[in-house]
Amino acid sequence: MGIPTLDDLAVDGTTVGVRVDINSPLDEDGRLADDARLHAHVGTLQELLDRGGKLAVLAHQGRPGGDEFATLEDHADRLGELLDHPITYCDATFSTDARDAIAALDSGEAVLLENTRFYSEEYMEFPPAEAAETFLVDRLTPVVDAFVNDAFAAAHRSQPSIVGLPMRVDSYAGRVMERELDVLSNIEDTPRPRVYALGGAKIADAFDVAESVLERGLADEILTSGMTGNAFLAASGVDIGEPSMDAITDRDATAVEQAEALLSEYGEKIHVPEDVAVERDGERVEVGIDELPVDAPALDVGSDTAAAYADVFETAGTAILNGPPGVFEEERFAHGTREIFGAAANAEYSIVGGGDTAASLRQLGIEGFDHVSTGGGAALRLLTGDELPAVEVLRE
Ligand SMILES: Nc1ncnc2c1ncn2[C@@H]1O[C@H](COP(=O)(O)OP(=O)(O)O)[C@@H](O)[C@H]1O
Ligand SMILES: O=C(OP(=O)(O)O)[C@H](O)COP(=O)(O)O
Repeated sequence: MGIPTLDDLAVDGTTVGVRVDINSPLDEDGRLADDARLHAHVGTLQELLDRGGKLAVLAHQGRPGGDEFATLEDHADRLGELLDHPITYCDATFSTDARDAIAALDSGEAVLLENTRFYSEEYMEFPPAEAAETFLVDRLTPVVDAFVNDAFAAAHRSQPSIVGLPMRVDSYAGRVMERELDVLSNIEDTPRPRVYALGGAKIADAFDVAESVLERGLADEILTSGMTGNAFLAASGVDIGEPSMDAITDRDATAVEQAEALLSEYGEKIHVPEDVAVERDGERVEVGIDELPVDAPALDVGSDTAAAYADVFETAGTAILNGPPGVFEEERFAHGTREIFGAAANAEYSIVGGGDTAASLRQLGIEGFDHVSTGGGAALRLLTGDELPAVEVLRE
């Protein structure tokens, strides 16, 4: 992989700064609504504790001004439960209190420091050399012996705790980071035919992935669904109706032109829905493309499309999923997601990227994937062949 990992770190008795990504959905009371990202880091933290580390754990939650911008007190309790080992919470990140809490650690103990984004520096993006000169990095550098970055889901952010600390402290990839990079950077080694299911609502991101993997010859088939599929349907010359078109152009004014360009260059590899599902009088109603346009937005693929896509996965070597095929949050529109993702789980090898995509699997109880990424934006960056700032710095 070319970057140092925990195998290269002599942990015992040293103080290790560990950046994790436990940024999670919160419920209306501001409590953790999903602890999947906390679960993901248990292996790295447990290993470092077992090997005698004193851990200063850094993380963010939400964005300043956003609904999910919150303290990490609840996260510390939950992490302690998951690890079966108490984690102290400190309501500071790099002040004297924080540094005292770090200095007081014994081997095999951990403190979770406060949300890094309580400090404005941490919500800005800097080149690594500038990130290395921020207050957070300046104040924490003297109190840690090594730095472990396990925050794959934030690896696309060029922020102080991601790219600044590793400029000043010996740094290593944690186990989550190591596994994510191993899987997502080596797609070309996975079995063929390689089938990408691109759905969801981030149409521009789906186009980026489609273009990149088709150009690089990585994709054998692309199954389009969700709002992305609606855009391809429109690009193939079908009048999908104003509500679906408005939803697309609200997100990306040039979506249909971009889909047309992809279809004209790679049409034989791109599958477009053959039916959709809309809501009528509160019910799911399926509509074939010859019955379009309709005066309601298409919120799922229809049963024929779901069955045809499931068939493609029957013989797939690798399934790569990004973006749910329908509005799975509503049971009426979860059919496509259940059928298509359910079939994808049976492919010889299967990879899932995207926060909502992973959430749809948990919600619908679909299991059996080889790799479910903890990252959304970070996974996309790797799927499109880009380098991640966090990883570049670890390489140096
Ligand atoms: N046909 C559709 N119309 C509108 N929204 C859709 C449609 N299909 C899927 N979605 C929505 O897409 C969202 C997830 O898309 P996206 O953010 O691209 O996924 P991810 O977070 O996995 O990258 C879900 O909330 C789902 O309800
Ligand atoms: O949730 C995250 O990314 P994701 O929404 O791409 O999965 C990461 O914690 C990064 O958070 P950010 O997108 O607020 O920088």
